Amino acid sequence: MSKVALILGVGGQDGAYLTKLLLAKGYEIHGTSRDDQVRAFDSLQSLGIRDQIRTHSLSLNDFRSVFRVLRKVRPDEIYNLAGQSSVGLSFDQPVETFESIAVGTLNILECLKMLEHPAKLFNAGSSECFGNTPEPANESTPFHPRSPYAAAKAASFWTVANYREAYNLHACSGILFNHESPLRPQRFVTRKIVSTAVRIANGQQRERLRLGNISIHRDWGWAPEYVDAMWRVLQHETPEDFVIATGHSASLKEFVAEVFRAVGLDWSKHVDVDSGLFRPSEIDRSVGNPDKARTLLNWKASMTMPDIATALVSSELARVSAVQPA
Ligand SMILES: C[C@H]1O[C@H](OP(=O)(O)OP(=O)(O)OC[C@H]2O[C@@H](n3cnc4c(=O)[nH]c(N)nc43)[C@H](O)[C@@H]2O)[C@@H](O)[C@@H](O)C1=O
Repeated sequence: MSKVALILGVGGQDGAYLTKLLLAKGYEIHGTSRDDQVRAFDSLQSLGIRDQIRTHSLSLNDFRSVFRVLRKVRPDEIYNLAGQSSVGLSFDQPVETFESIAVGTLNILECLKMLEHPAKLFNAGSSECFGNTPEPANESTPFHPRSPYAAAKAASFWTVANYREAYNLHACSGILFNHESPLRPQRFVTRKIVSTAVRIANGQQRERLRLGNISIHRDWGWAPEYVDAMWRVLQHETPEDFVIATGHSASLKEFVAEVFRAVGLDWSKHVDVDSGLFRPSEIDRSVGNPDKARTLLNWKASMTMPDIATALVSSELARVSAVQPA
């Protein structure tokens, strides 16, 4: 009998790559979105796997809807990838962010307590919880959230840990550092940079790339590798939390330079820094220490920033040439 996985927030970048990975492992996949009749599931479509899963409508803030889907699907493994995922947007929509992430996670945990069918839970945590990391952060580094998103992720992390200890649930968080792919929406900086650079290289010479703070440093990884880490977290015998990172940090300016180099342009001639795009509070430097995942899960990121920039540019060039008439 194949294992059953329930992916909450299946329509996003991570949901699509995780679906692909678990299908290849023989899982039966159920995925949720707020309204599965309305959502186009473009990411699943672009990977050619939309028809291979069953979808359900589920709002994490509505306890009854979570309970109904969990009771119906009876999953062996649940992956919580739902909730508002943009740090920038969380400054404008703090309540929606907090409710979808913190209350949403609490609703899943409460349902797990009540259900007779035992299921393992993976919760998508975030490196945002650490705030600035002068030294690479590991699983015992204290949290210092610097955005409403980070505060909500910290609340969900500690709720998962508490329910694991109090009720003996197999529930874990992966503390995920930034992870990118061609499925990232434009709202995130890597996709914004790559698609603008490709448009400029393809002839839109007058277009300018407007960015906020480009001196920040991030530990950028490759999303398809991070969903493999999520799966490994749940296969580990004991429920534990893991930092998922590359261990390397690069500045946004270096990322921009790498992308423009890949399309044959000098970035400094095409980029404007706009202080209106700066966040009210920012993480200047973010880097993780993935030693625990390497040792206990046998997981290691193989792609770091330069490989990621090049891969994103190749994918965008291919996408654009596929939609342009010959
Ligand atoms: C780990 C964490 O990773 C992601 O959150 P994020 O790091 O905020 O991602 P981002 O791509 O929005 O920003 C990256 C950096 O780039 C700076 N930046 C400059 N100029 C622009 C700009 O124009 N747009 C954006 N979006 N950012 C800009 C911005 O200020 C920030 O310092 C999510 O997956 C999140 O879910 C998550 O958990």
